[in-house]
Amino acid sequence: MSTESVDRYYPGLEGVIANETAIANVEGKEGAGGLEYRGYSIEDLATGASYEETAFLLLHGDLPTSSQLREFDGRLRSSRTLPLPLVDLYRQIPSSIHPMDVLRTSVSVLSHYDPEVNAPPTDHAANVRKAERMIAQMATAVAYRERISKGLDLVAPREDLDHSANFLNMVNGQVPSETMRRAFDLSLVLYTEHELNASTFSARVTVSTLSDIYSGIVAAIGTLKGPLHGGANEEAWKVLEQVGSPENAESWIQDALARKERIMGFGHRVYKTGDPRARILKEYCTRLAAEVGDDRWERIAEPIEQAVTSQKNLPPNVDWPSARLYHYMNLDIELYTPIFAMARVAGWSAHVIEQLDHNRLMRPRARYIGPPNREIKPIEQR
Ligand SMILES: CC(=O)SCCNC(=O)CCNC(=O)[C@H](O)C(C)(C)COP(=O)(O)OP(=O)(O)OC[C@H]1O[C@@H](n2cnc3c(N)ncnc32)[C@H](O)[C@@H]1OP(=O)(O)O
Ligand SMILES: O=C([O-])CC(=O)C(=O)O
Repeated sequence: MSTESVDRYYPGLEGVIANETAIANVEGKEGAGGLEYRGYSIEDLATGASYEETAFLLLHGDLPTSSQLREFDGRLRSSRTLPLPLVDLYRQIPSSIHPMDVLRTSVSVLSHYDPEVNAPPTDHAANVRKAERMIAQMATAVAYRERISKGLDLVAPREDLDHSANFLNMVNGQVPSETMRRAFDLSLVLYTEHELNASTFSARVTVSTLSDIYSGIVAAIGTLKGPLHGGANEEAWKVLEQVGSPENAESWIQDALARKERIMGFGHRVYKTGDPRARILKEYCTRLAAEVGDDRWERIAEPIEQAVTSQKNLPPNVDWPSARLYHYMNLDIELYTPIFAMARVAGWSAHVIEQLDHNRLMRPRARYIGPPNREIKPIEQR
């Protein structure tokens, strides 16, 4: 055993290169902090690719041709229904349980009904098919549970709608405007992949034991839920709500900074000069605020953004604007993180498949800092 491995310790694994990947690059040009999926810049994908095309890119390695896209999209559209026992389960689970917890359970239940449940965990082609089914079914799972917990009738998936329009229709019972559909789709494109973030890492660790893809995704959902990671989009909305009015924003943020509070939706482990996804989404927030005819939340967000960026040198991350974007779509605040998960499942799956294609067990070391060489005293002397 090498002693060097325990001498070098990186709290939070900051800066540690834990694996190689061909899926995403967060280094950007000359290490300046940018984002690419399989070599395509996020700015180009944001304007030139749908969520379906981006998910295909992540899972299959390149952007689809038109016939590949037609087939892929057809597979997604025809896989949207849920097994009935899962829908029945939603009627049993108390409506107070957070949708992110229910989504974690849902993916576990979906695994039992997958037609290839017994395929070997390293079967690449079966894993891609399972990933496609999860992309399609997780959207329905989030929407169905939302409607059931609110006592509303279910809105069945519609095969004539794309992934984003169908999801918004299943949740809101209304086909979205083209501006809303486009903005939602863009948010899924931006959320779908981000190199070795905590949830992706946890999925890769899970399958590195040769466990199955569903177990990897369940682990990832549990990891995404925390407010330092995906759960931050829900927390970012709570900040805006607490501030309440544009007039209150400046004094609220100065007080919070003086109390050394962590402002959710700001800061990032990798991006120190700004998250490129936040810049893109902010523009769409402005457009949607205009469409709904209410710019109050933009006017609350702006002074907070200015203060945290200039005084703490912490620019907003993707979760800061996405909270407003989803609010403009009339989506319940507790759906923000499940939506992140239903987008990220394509990226998680690509990583799980990459891990299983070139697997080595992930097993780092810990530096022991407890007491040494203790002797067991008889129980009456302890
Ligand atoms: C999709 C995503 O997952 S993006 C991230 C979403 N998470 C959030 O928005 C939660 C808020 N942000 C944070 O907590 C952090 O910026 C993280 C966890 C995202 C990254 O943190 P790291 O780079 O590891 O920094 P770490 O948590 O060690 O903090 C370093 C210092 O910056 C401060 N800091 C970091 N983020 C923030 C913040 N959002 N607000 C105020 N202070 C902050 C910390 O308090 C700490 O200060 P200290 O040294 O005086 O104790
Ligand atoms: O990369 C990270 O640490 C978190 C993040 O932005 C993401 O997962 O999208």
